[in-house]
Order: sequence, then structure tokens, then C-alpha cells
Amino acid sequence: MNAARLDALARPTRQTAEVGQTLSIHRLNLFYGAQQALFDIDLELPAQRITAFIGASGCGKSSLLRCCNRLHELIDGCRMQGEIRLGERNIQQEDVTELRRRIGMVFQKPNPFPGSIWQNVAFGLRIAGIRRKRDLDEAVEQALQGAALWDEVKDRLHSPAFGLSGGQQQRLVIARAIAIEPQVLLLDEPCSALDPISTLKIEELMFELKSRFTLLIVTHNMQQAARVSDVTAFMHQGRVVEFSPTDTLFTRPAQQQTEDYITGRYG
Ligand SMILES: Nc1ncnc2c1ncn2[C@@H]1O[C@H](COP(=O)(O)OP(=O)(O)OP(=O)(O)O)[C@@H](O)[C@H]1O
Repeated sequence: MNAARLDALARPTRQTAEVGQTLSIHRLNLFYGAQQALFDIDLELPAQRITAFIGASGCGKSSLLRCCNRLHELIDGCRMQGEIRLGERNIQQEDVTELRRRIGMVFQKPNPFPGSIWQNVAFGLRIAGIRRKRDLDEAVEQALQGAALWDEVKDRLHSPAFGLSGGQQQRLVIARAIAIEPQVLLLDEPCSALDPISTLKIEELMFELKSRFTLLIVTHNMQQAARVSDVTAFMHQGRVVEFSPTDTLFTRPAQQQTEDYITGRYG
């Protein structure tokens, strides 16, 4: 039953070159020096769906997310075994800059660059080779529309990004990430620094974005995982205990450990 539902969820709703692709993780083990943090992870994260990683603090959610765009390589002594494929391509064999263009990331704390709202969004587009002002203006508007921020900032595009509220900054960072049309968007607790209204806006935005991207979200908030995601992976001490359609995982978990966690018996 679960396998059939996962299989149905794994079918993208739209097939073009632009849309998200399945991220397949095979036999992944991760070490920080001598300490092993992730054990034998095998997951197929479906395209054009939202997958949530949940689990108690320290279970390895962020470590797993970081492996997906090779950010773990920036940590001294960190070593990954196993394989991650985006579509047909092994991400280890990609140019890392190009990989991070295709797999964007949004962090817990909004991190706009110093500079204007316009400059923040245009940054990646310029690196991607777009030079003409008119083309940049158009792409910046499109990305801000896509991040549901355009109406709030269209009259102050050249004001400092730091003048925006925390929730607006987070949507700006999402606009910056989607401007360069990634295939996957990794979100590491994107709402944990935000108030409930801004959180709602980001959740609605994620829902919009999933028609174009493959989304992975790490969240401590189980209600949020239940509200926004299609598929959920519950992790415990570096292992995936259960990976199921979200409604199944939260209403009829297959594992006792999952049930204990979602009913608040530990964690
Ligand atoms: N840079 C690092 N160096 C050494 N060990 C690390 C590093 N980052 C994480 N770890 C260890 O890896 C394990 C998993 O940590 P990770 O941050 O991935 O968990 P998490 O589930 O995301 O936690 P949280 O919910 O608190 O953010 C922990 O034991 C942690 O101490």
C-alpha cells in the first residue's frame, strides 16, 4: 500500500526540461572525523513533490540535506560514502558550482547579501551570463513574483535588502534561489526564525513552487511537515526509520518509533 502510494507520488505531474528531478540517495554513510552521523540511507525523493525530514535534534536531518548539494565538503574532516543521483546524473561527478546552481539551498536564518533587493535577485542571473538590463529586470520581476514578494517590493527594488522584514527577507532569498531555475530546492528550517503570518506565506509559497521544483524541507515543526509535505522521512540517530506518504506517516505509522515521536513520547 505504502509502496504503491509512494510510487504514485513519484510520478511528476509535468514533464519538461525545466522542472525538478528525482533525487535518489543510495547507501549513504556520513562521517565527521571518526564519528558516523548517517547510516545506510536509501531514499528516492520524488520530483515536483515536497519531502519533509523530521526527527529529534541531532538525528542527522541537516547533515543529509547538506549532502544533497555537497555542502558537507566544506566541513573539515567530513566524508561521505555512497551515491546521490539527480535524475540520471551522479552529483559527485558534477562541477560543484553548476551542481549548486541546480540544487539551491535556503537556510534557517534569512541571508540576503548587502545591497539592494534588485541586486540580490540579479546576482545569480549575472553569474549565469545575463547582462542586458532589460533581461535582468524581467527575470528579477519574475523571480520576485514567483516568491510572492513582488507586490510588496516593486516600488522599492533599489532599497537595501536589509530593510525588509525577516519574512520578506526569507522570500527574497527564495527569489534569489529560484531566479536561476534550479531543479531542487533544499530548505533547512526555513520558517524557524519567522512569525506565524510569515510562516504561512512561506508554506503557501512552497505549495506553489512544487509544480516547478523538487523540494526538501527540514523542519522541527511536525504540524508544518503534516501541512506542507507529500512525503515524510522520519529519522532517528542517523537512520531513516520510516519513509511514507505524509498522511500515512502521521495517521498510521508503520513503526512504533515513529508513533512514539509523532505522539510526543520522546524527542
Ligand atoms: N560540522 C560538524 N562537525 C562535527 N559533527 C557534526 C557537525 N555537524 C553535525 N554534526 C553531528 O552530526 C550529527 C547530526 O547533526 P545534524 O545537525 O545533522 O542533526 P539535525 O537532525 O539536523 O539536528 P538539529 O535538528 O538540532 O538541527 C550530530 O551528532 C552532530 O553533532
